[in-house]
Amino acid sequence: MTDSIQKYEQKHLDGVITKVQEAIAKSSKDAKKAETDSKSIDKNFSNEVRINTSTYSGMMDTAISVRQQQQLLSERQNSWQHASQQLNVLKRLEKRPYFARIDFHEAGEKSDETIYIGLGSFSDTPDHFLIYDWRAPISSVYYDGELGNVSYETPDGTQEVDVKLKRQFTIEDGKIVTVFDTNETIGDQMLLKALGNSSDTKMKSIVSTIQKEQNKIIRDTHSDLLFVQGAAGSGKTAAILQRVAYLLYRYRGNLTASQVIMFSPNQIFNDYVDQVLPELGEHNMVQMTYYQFTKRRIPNMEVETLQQRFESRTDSVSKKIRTLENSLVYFDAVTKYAEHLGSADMKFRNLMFHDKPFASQEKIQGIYYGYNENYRLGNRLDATKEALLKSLNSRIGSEVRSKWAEQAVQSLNHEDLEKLYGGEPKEFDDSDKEFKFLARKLVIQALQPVRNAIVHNRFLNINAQYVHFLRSVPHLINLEKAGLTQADWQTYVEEVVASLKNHAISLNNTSAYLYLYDLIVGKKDERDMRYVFIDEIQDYTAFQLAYLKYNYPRAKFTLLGDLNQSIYSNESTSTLLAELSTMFDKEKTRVIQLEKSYRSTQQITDFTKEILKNGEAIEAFHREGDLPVVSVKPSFDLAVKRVQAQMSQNQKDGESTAIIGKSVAECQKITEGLRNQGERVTLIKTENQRLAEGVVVVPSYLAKGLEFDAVIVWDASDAMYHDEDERQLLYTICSRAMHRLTIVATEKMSRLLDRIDSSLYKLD
Ligand SMILES: Nc1ncnc2c1ncn2[C@@H]1O[C@H](COP(=O)(O)OP(=O)(O)OP(=O)(O)O)[C@@H](O)[C@H]1O
Repeated sequence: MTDSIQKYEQKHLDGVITKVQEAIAKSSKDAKKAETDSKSIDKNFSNEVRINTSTYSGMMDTAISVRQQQQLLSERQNSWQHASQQLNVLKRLEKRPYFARIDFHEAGEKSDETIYIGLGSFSDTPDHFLIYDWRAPISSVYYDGELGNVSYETPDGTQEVDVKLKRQFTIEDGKIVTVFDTNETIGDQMLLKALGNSSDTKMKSIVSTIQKEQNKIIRDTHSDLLFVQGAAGSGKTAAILQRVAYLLYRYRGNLTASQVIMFSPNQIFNDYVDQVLPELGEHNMVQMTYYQFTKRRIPNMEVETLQQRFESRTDSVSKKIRTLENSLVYFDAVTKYAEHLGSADMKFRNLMFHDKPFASQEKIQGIYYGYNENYRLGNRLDATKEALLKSLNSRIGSEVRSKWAEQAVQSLNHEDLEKLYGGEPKEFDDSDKEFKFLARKLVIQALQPVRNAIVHNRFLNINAQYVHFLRSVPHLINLEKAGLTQADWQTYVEEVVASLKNHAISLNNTSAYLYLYDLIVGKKDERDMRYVFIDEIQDYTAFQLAYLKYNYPRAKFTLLGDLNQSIYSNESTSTLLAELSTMFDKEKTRVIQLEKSYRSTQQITDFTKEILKNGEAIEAFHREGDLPVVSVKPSFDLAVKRVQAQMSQNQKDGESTAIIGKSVAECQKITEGLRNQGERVTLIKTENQRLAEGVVVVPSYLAKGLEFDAVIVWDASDAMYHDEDERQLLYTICSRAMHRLTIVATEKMSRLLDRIDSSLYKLD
């Protein structure tokens, strides 16, 4: 780029920065003023507010005056919040106001227009924008097209412009470091630079280098289901985080971050991505794992953890049972079973009072089925509760006259009496009235647990109901079609019953259990949630997705995944896509395929995609690095030494290292081996840990979605990986590496690597 352009742009930049600084000065003043104002309102509160409670109109005056002060205070606080938010954006812009410029000509306009694009918009006068937000409609042109005619979407429809120039900047602390013009979508040069950076414990935003395909994902507003299938490292996660920021901008005022929820594979991942939105000036959305989503609703049960799910090796019958439970057929069976409960088979518990049934199961059943068949389950339950509460209220009178109440009143001591009177001395006409007052209070207290049990549905016997559902499955589903016999199923049901007794439940059963419960109580679903994002969709089952859809009926779904990265090899994902397509309206479904992989060097991507049998579609981004190294050592000790040598090499080269093992047990072995040699490493055993600086040892299922400068695959021996269905797991592990990949094995290399051409790696 010529010096004159650089000079010209630096001058322009200086001008913009001066204006931003002026705005900062003004905004700081505004923020200070709003802050002092609200403080002084607070201080003057007692002086200003006239407290007069002697007359009715005096009380009204006081209330109005308090209300006025409160209103003033909240207005000031709002303007203070607004001013300090504004200030934050401006401070960010001061360092790096923008990253791109486009010149274009809009049909019907006399002259060309030039705009600069940055993290937020900035104008010096109301209609004069010096910087456009990257999410503004026109900014799309920068990401979408080459030079020439390009169209872009606005809330009013499609517009077309003739793009004449696209210029990119790297700006650091107010100085232009590089500037170049490009006629490609986003020049490779800038992307190369971004991708060459080291990994971090926190993911970063990608707004200056969003790719065309990713831009489609980010700006989609039409689809009810947006399904993104993308290779490892193709930027699925990056794209959806920018998508959340985009949606919050596009629907500002109508959409808040609390109406957006993201389901992520594990807690470490949540932690990894939690800086992206704040970096973009937005609040984080709600983030949860599926485990957390279910676990919070059944705190008394041990729900199967990620580790248990990953490590459960199953025989062929259990595999078939899992496949069945994961399916939509099973989801429909729960729905059908619940419909049947409208006419029979609801299981209740006695509601007990003083060791006797206040309402027996039979009585409750009578009430429940006393309503006509048009009642839906939820309404039936509500009506039953109402009837039970009514009968509870009418019970108060008879209990007041009971022997136990009389005795209870007589044995009240002074302190108890004080409590019952609520601290205020009471005058009674006669002792009979006083007795009745006290007895009534005592009876209401004594009946409170029954009232709570009614209000909280404790008269439902949900465990027995669930087991009854399981026993009914052979009538609801053709087991033979699932390759199962009645006896297989019965044995399985007995296992579930035994584990429920121990308060333990598998993740599959948890979903069905909760869905059944929701259908029975007519759960008020979370209608407020507008966007649901699910990352690593291949690790979900069709049942879970259907259940999430049932929970968020008004939300639009964005699902991201890579069918090549299904790590739960005991579960089949092949049918997931087919089942998914039946859940959403085809007209409102959009599928986007991302084939280019940005995370890893060309050498690493070329190697890892060969692990898969159908990996041809994955395209490497041209970023050069070393060939992956495969190192097979004859013993554990020598293999540990090899890992050690690699760790110190990586450290010398400034590459942060993750050692990824298959399971926690493998990770423990290598950690111990290394510690015995005096190495310091952090072992990540559970998803509640945080990623630490330095070398980390991580089991495969917790490394999902993450990336590291250098990865050492621990023990890729044949003994460890030999089943065909473990290819995807090995692929997932290897594809975590950005710049360097070392595969260490003991005795014999895994046969899953046999098919890789020897020119794609180095043996040592
Ligand atoms: N347009 C882009 N500009 C700069 N960096 C990008 C871009 N797209 C992706 N990346 C980077 O590539 C890496 C991989 O992206 P990301 O983690 O989003 O991929 P993914 O598809 O979710 O991968 P996986 O399925 O393996 O978890 C990240 O470091 C991300 O910042």
